[in-house]
Amino acid sequence: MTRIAIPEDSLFGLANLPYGVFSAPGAAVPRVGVRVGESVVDLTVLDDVFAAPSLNPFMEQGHTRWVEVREQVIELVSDDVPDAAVYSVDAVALHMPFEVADYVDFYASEHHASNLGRLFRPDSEPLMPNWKHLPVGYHGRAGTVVPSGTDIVRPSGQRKAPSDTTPTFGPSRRLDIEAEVGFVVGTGSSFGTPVSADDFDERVFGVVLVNDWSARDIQAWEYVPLGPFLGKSFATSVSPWVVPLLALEAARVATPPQDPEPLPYLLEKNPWGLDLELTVSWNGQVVSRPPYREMYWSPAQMLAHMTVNGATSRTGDLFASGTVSGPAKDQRGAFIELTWGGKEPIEVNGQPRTFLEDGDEVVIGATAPGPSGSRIGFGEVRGRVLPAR
Ligand SMILES: O=C(O)/C=C/C(=O)CC(=O)CC(=O)O
Ligand SMILES: [Ca+2]
Ligand SMILES: [Mg+2]
Repeated sequence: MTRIAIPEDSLFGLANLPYGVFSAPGAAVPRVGVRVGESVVDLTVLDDVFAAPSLNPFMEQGHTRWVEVREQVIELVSDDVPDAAVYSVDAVALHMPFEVADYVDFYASEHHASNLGRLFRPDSEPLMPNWKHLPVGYHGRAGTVVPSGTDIVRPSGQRKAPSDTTPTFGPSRRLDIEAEVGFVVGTGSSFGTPVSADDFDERVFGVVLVNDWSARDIQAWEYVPLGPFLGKSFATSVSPWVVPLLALEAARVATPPQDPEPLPYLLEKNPWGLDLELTVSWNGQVVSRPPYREMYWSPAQMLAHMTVNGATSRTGDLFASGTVSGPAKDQRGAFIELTWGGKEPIEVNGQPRTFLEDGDEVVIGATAPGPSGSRIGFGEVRGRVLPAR
């Protein structure tokens, strides 16, 4: 038996307990585990539902079961655990933690939306007239959501700069990141039935970090009038640990005031956002610290909006917040904003940089307040750019 040592200042203490899918050295079949300190505990010792390469079967069991299992996990890891169920986090491989059903990406940061409006549509108002009335979003590509650590091959496509007379085909020259927060639907809703904003806690299992890789040149040419397509669908990376919503009680904060007041289906009894502090590292240097608490549209408003027309939500649906950008320059969650369309390079390890070069690595991390002054870690979402094929 093993007693798991949890360092006092651990971001993965008993208040966190994020779930992931791992495989042990030599083991062929991935399964669900929980992270505690620097260890991963194999949860098949609790329930066979964890003998699966995804969290979906467990998430399907519903909110009451999530609460029960969280209590059982706390008991399990506070006592001696069978040796065979404990691994060092450095010794296991981490996989995609859930099977993505549908993937939706919102645009919930007023700072980001205003900056991108100025950059993409310099002759119009920065915010479109709909922006403060509904959480703008688009359907992404579930099949190309990949786990942290997956290499990102530079996409090729049609590019046309405003100065070009015709488009050309080739590798993106303006490859970018978007630092986002993703919400994982645990229990779905039936066809035709909207989910109320107040039912968020019942439905949403947990939170991951997202990097919505974006080829700005492909995007700028293709997106009118139907929105992002190939400029974003080549890859979206997510962090390996799903932090349960149940661990984020102390991280809840009021959302920024909304004016005009949104329509009734977007109102919550107790509106809440999350006080996550993100960090964006570019080749090992922190270049930005986006604050999630600044986001205009709340997680519950996004869920209510994406189902208000009766569209089904399903176990494993991932909806991302959109780029998290704060008001300050060093709080911007995309390089197109940080470098103002590539016109104001920033210094990374002594070099002036704008968009991503082959070999670059980006790591997005986050922490949030936990109970009694502790902090909750989200781990990280990491990706390296490989040359175009
Ligand atoms: O304003 C636009 O045309 C485009 C915006 C984006 O690329 C942002 C997007 O994917 C949503 C987000 O991450 O906020
Ligand atoms: Ca995005
Ligand atoms: Mg993407």
